[in-house]
Amino acid sequence: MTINTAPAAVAAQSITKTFGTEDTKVAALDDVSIAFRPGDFTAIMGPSGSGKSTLMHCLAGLDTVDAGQVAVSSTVISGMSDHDLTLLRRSHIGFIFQAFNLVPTLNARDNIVLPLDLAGAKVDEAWFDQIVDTLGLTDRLTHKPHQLSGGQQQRVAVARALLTRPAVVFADEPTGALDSNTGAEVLELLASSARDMGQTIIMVTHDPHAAAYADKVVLLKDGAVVGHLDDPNADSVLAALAELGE
Ligand SMILES: Nc1ncnc2c1ncn2[C@@H]1O[C@H](COP(=O)(O)OP(=O)(O)OP(=O)(O)O)[C@@H](O)[C@H]1O
Repeated sequence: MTINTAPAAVAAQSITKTFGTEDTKVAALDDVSIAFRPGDFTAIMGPSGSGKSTLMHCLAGLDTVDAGQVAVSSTVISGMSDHDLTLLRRSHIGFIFQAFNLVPTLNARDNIVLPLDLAGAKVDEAWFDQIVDTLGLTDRLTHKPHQLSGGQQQRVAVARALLTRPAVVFADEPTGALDSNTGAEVLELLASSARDMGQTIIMVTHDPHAAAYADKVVLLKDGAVVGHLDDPNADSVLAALAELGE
């Protein structure tokens, strides 16, 4: 089977993921089809256990699907070897996690360029300078993570995710460990990287205020896509979640 992913940065077709066996069986994803267009900033929301993390992991090739297909930049990743998946993730996908995931012994610059170093690729210094300047990190590049605030550490993680110009950035509760002002700054940066740099962003969040920064919200329940919101605001997101029984 092939899927037409031409306009999509990331697409899933009829993906299914089940955990457990027999009586402990849970359908974490139940026939999910979804496409994310280049430059869209999408928030994935839904009740606890609705499948948000599983969907993100399957879309990013961090977990395999039982059935269906996932494509990143028109490349079908379902069925790829671990080696090929690693290479594709390095070149096409950026990650931002709640816990920042910086290497403690490396300074900010070395953390930011790490994916390119691992890939043996050259740093585009002009792009590096632009990102670092936009993120306000220029005078922090020689600092190690423990010498940076939480917000600065997350900005380093955002810079690292953007530097490879990935087809898509996955953000998993990126503001979960930040105070609300710093969180708002990071969300504004994500929104502007979609708006001004055409970066595709897929963010999992529980926070309606965080989701309001996105262009759209995808609602999951019981492993299925049950709704969408365009131009969300915190009130419309809260109302939609309430309807899902959150
Ligand atoms: N490794 C696993 N083994 C067994 N069951 C799992 C595993 N990972 C997820 N599940 C189950 O799959 C379902 C979806 O889980 P998932 O973590 O994707 O939901 P979620 O929407 O991200 O939840 P939360 O908001 O609580 O983080 C849940 O019922 C969960 O218990």
